[in-house]
Amino acid sequence: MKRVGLVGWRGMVGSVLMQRMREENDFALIEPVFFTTSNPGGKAPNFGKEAPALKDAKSIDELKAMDIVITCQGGDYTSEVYPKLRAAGWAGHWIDAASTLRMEKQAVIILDPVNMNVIKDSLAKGGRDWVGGNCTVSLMLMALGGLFQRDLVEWATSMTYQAASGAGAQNMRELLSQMGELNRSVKELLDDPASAILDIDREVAGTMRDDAFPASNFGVPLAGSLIPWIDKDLGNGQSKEEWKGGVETNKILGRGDGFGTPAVPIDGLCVRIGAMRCHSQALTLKLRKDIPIDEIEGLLATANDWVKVVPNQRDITMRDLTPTAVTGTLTVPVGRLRKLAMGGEYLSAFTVGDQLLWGAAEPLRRMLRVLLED
Ligand SMILES: NC(=O)C1=CN([C@@H]2O[C@H](COP(=O)(O)OP(=O)(O)OC[C@H]3O[C@@H](n4cnc5c(N)ncnc54)[C@H](OP(=O)(O)O)[C@@H]3O)[C@@H](O)[C@H]2O)C=CC1
Ligand SMILES: N[C@@H](CC(=O)OP(=O)(O)O)C(=O)O
Repeated sequence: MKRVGLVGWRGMVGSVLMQRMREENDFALIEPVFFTTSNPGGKAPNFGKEAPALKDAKSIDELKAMDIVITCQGGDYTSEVYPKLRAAGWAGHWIDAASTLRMEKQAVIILDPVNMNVIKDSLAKGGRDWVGGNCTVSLMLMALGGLFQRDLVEWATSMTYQAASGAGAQNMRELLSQMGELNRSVKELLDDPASAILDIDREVAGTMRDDAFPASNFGVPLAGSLIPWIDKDLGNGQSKEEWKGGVETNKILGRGDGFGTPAVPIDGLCVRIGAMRCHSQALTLKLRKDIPIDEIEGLLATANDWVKVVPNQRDITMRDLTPTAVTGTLTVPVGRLRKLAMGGEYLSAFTVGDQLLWGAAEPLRRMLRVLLED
């Protein structure tokens, strides 16, 4: 039985990973060893299987004893530990949620329902570094893989509506604090049916602009507002999140630099909105040919077991194509599919996905399964 080191298991992404591993009975197939950066020697969690006391996640000797390491600890941890572990001669498999290694030549961005061929190809060549993709990218490909995998997309833009969870657990809490604060500031006016809506609105705007409004994590209000910038400023007008959309999508698909197939241009704007843990995105796709819409729906619906095509009708769209409907599930709905006024090759699409499941944890546990079955 393979010894699997689990790092970052109590964080937000790690907790979702543990939950999914438990649901899928993954622990029955491995010998789990839990690591920590804060509590070495502490009692290990029990996810249906006994494990030894917590090991020091910075100990190269302890990590070296693992066949596989899965980490959701974060990019700083990866930057510090991964090079030392490899330098110490460790030849095990490293499965990582952080972005640090994604664009390294030897690393594969894992999303097996979309790129099992790329994964298997790398495995056959001795690949050992497996990195989960950016959440927005993975969710877009889970939804639209049916078109990308058949090379039917000439270019695409993605305009995103990203949830608070992508910024971290503290940000989710802050979003709710902001919502509560806004409600509190107008509670009396709201309770009075005779109050004027513009008085309520003025009060809310004043609360949001007040220095005392809780915004230390986001830096600005998100509740009642939005933030049209995610991640670093690359200095060329593009945010790092937007850059990832292009480079990571192509790497997952096995296109662009080093693959011998031209990259598909993908770009857009990434925006943070007040959803909890589902990222949504509106896409415009230029197809390589004018394909009938029912054919497109068929290609999308049959691409994997989790994508669900939502008919482009009002009631079902409002019910099924929202963060409320999707949160906590592995279903990735895609809808608003229609040909745009620009011509028969221009397709619109809207998709929603849970950024902690397919966007973070699920590709990691599925990669573990791929390795265990190899
Ligand atoms: N957040 C997201 O949406 C996504 C994140 N990722 C990547 O996953 C990595 C981890 O992200 P995330 O899960 O959000 O990080 P968290 O901050 O939730 O957890 C990271 C680590 O913080 C330590 N920690 C300290 N205090 C607490 C606490 N009160 N509760 C839980 N853990 C605590 C734990 O380490 P210890 O047990 O050693 O003390 C934990 O493993 C990042 O690299 C990120 O890029 C990837 C995709 C999406
Ligand atoms: N940047 C993403 C979350 C994330 O962690 O992305 P990455 O894994 O690429 O660092 C967001 O804010 O929604």
